[in-house]
Amino acid sequence: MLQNMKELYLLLTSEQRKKLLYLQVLVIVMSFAEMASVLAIGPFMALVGDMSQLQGNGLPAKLYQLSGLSSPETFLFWVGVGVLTILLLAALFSMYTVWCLALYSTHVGAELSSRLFRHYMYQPWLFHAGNSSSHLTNQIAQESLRVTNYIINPLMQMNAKLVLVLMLMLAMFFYNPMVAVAGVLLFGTAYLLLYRIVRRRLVENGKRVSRQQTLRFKLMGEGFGGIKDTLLLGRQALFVERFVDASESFAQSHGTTLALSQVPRYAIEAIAFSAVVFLVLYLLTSHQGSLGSILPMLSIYALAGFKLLPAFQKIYASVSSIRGNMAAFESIRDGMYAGTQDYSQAPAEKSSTANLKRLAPRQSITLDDIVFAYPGKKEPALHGLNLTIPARKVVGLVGASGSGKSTTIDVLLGLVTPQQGNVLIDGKPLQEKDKRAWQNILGFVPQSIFLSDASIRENIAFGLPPEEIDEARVEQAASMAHLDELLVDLPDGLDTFVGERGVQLSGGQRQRIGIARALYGNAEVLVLDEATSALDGITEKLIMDAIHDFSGSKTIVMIAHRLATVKQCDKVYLISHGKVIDQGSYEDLVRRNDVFKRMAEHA
Ligand SMILES: Nc1ncnc2c1ncn2[C@@H]1O[C@H](COP(=O)(O)OP(=O)(O)OP(=O)(O)O)[C@@H](O)[C@H]1O
Repeated sequence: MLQNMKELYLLLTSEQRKKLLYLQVLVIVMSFAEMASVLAIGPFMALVGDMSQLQGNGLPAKLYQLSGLSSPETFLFWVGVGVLTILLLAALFSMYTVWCLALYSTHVGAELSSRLFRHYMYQPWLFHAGNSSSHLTNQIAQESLRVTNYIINPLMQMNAKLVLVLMLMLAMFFYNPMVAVAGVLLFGTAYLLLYRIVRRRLVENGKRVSRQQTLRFKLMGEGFGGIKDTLLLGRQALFVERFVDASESFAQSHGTTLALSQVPRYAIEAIAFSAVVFLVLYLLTSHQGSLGSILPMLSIYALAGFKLLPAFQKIYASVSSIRGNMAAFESIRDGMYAGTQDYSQAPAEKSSTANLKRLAPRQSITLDDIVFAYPGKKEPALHGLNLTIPARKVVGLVGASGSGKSTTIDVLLGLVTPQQGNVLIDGKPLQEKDKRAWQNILGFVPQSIFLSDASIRENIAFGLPPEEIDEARVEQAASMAHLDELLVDLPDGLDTFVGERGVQLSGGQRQRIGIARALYGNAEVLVLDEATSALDGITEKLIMDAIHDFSGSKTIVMIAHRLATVKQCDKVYLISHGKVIDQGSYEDLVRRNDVFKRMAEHA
């Protein structure tokens, strides 16, 4: 656990560490203040118990004379006011410190989850292809919240209480070593024993909570994500049943961890009461039964106990909570570490601004001897793929399902880095540092277009905050993607909301928004992956005509299953088993390539 604590500390930014130091000072001052409030009650009670101390040569008598007050009662009154002021100031200072501690931990928690989100957002495509979004969402939303609420926050509180306990015990030790040692032994051992008993259970619970939370998010993601299939297949009950089971198991583990950290308090309170009884008996015997002389001591012990017991309890509860939720920290630790590095590397540029660097091809884009295998797969998806896309021409990629067309496009888009071979822009290999500039000139229309639950306008200018959207460009892109007729029919036009994932639109409409999105960024290379598959014949022809209108001004690469789509292409590449097996115009290929001819016949 200590190792994990160290790692957590190392995750803090230097700013956060400085703040932690400041808080540490606050905590120490707060402990002094609380201790002063405990100790101040003693002399006051001693005076109340024995007013004769104000006569003679003792310190109280001297102070009384110095004060010049008329009667011992008035002096007692002002001593009382003084003690109350100390108590009040200590309370105010504690409030301020606790306030700062609470805010510190939530801010650190928020920053850690932002770091995690940033880290995931900057991961390459392959990372996302191998990690479900529900898992990542769970890590950011739930696991980092657990780290905040059940590790960082308890840690801060425990830290404060540890200092307080240490100070108070030290003060008690000077006051009466035997009582102090007996107190530490009694309560320290009781809590330590308790902790040893529940420790393993806490760890197991923590792991189970992580597992069940992941499962709950997965079920929600699948259930809502595939709601059409769920409804048609009547699988709601199965989803709900599994969700209920996971929730029950989660509740059981999480609840047990909470209970294990809180319940022992009552047992300890019983021990504390017995200890008080023994203490009174002990003090009475050692002071020959004189209540007056033990009253100040008893008040100090009572107030010290009043502060110490909850502090002990808080320390125990914090350790249990940290132990019980360490699994959450372990599951996001690596991402947060990596996120710290992304921090320094995160590009300052915002992709929304107009003056982005652009790397546009003047003559050609070439995929040169590309070899690429997906992680964990023996057989490469592309082996030795060569193709050249002349600038400002329309090029089609065709081939059987699984032949490697989408992978080729991913290499072209710079989403995956081939193990061998290069992407050449005008004959020059595309460097890692130029990737952003290259991607800035690309417009991509994927097979299934992701639409967010926002207006058509925001979906066309995807990811841009509303105030940065260029209206003229949206309208131009919408018009080029033949969205005009749809917009005319909608009372709210571009302001129409499309529903989550665009459920309120037809497949063809979604795809036209996808095309408009690709055109909004003033793409010079348009890449379309089966982009017209969901369009009716007439709309498809309109869009294909629009796309071919760009011929001569934009470079267009399109994947097509239906060969009709590539009829007008300047060049068609036939891909099979990760290689280009033939190339030429549509007519050339129909004439000389049997595979292509068969595909054309079945189109
Ligand atoms: N993320 C991935 N992880 C592992 N293997 C993958 C991944 N994506 C694709 N593949 C594999 O790579 C090979 C090529 O797939 P690719 O998607 O490029 O083919 P495609 O020609 O675009 O197929 P389709 O026309 O059906 O979309 C296939 O064998 C596929 O199983």
